[in-house]
Amino acid sequence: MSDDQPGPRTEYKLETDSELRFEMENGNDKVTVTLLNGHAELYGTELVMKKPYEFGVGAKVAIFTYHGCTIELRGKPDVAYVARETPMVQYLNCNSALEHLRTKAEEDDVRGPVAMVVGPMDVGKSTLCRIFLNYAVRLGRRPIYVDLDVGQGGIAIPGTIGALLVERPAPVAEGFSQQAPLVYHFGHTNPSENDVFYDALITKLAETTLERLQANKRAKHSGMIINTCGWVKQGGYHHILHAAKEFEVNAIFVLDQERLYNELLRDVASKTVQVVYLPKSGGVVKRTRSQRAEARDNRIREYFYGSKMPLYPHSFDVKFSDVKIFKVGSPVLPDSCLPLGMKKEDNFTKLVAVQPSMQLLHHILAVSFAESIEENVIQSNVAGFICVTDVNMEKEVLTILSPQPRPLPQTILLVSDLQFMDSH
Ligand SMILES: Nc1ncnc2c1ncn2[C@@H]1O[C@H](COP(=O)(O)OP(=O)(O)OP(=O)(O)O)[C@@H](O)[C@H]1O
Repeated sequence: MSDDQPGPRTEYKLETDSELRFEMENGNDKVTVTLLNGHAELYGTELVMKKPYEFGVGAKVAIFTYHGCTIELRGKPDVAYVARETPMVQYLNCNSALEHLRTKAEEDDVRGPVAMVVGPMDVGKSTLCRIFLNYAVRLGRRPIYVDLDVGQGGIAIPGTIGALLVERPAPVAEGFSQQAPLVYHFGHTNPSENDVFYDALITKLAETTLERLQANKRAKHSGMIINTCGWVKQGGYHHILHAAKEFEVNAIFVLDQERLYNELLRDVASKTVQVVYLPKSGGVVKRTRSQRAEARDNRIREYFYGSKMPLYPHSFDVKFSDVKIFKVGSPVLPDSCLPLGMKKEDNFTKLVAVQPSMQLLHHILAVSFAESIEENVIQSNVAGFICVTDVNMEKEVLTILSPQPRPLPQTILLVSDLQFMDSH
């Protein structure tokens, strides 16, 4: 029990199909939650009876129960209340439909459902993906999670897209285990910064993950859950259509926007693609621009320093001459200035050499798996990320922060727009 935990203690008795929501906005406060009786889950992960779970600043949490429970909350969250209106039963029904398709896929030994979650910003897309994935693994499935949201970078860091085989439910206070994810560098937090490159990465990620599904029987029958960006108009809508086509999706769950739902019914729905409208949960909280920026920063800090389990990154020098630094995309030239045979779009996916300079300071660099520039560097996945913490132009060395000790595993580095101030 949590008697040794500081802070006021409140007990909540939850009825069938209700949830306890709380938010932690300020300071270094911590809240501890303990399930005292009944059954409860956090975004699809079951809580263990009598085990205290700790949540820190920034947490926005909903503990849901299908059959009723008692929860003890220790500490002072900014808000805490019980909500009886939640869309969880609808989400559960959608999961049952996916499970039905998985069983059918297993019987026929074909690919299981590829489901995509779409909707505007702050409607709970990532949370719904997490719920679907947790329910799937609790039923013994091994789905692939694909995250196309470059704004948050749920699988690696912001500015990337990636995929991950999910083998166990996400721990209550963290995301899914990050072992060997497949990650591609985009370098911006908004697809509109380079639509052509973003589409090219979606195509590549779809090709690779669909291949991987075929290689692993359990994953093949389990299918995929795809999270998307909150940009759903104009170019954003085009990217949704592109992803639906490339990943050969069978189901699209549209959260909270009838307009988007109707557009997808018109443009994508068919015998093989179901489009389903779902309401958002009243608990999903809108984030301000600065909260989003802070969340991004935290995500990068976590990459280098860990969250629950502290990580100890390394700092070392790299000679300018030992690495080749590039960015993707060059300024667009008018048609008349393009070399013969080159299309305007090619500029967006062109590899442009970057000379080391002070401008690299604090930037994140992706370490590409490509061994030479003869390879398709822009569509190669990445081994990891480093951050430039110092540039010495005289000695011609970069000081970098790296999750691994020297030497760097590869020498081709791709510059990201993202910056990180290492204040440790
Ligand atoms: N039922 C709920 N009660 C309380 N908080 C919730 C609930 N569902 C989700 N949240 C919280 O709301 C926040 C936003 O949810 P989420 O990240 O899933 O939205 P999103 O649509 O994926 O956002 P984005 O626009 O960044 O893609 C998260 O911090 C999440 O923990």
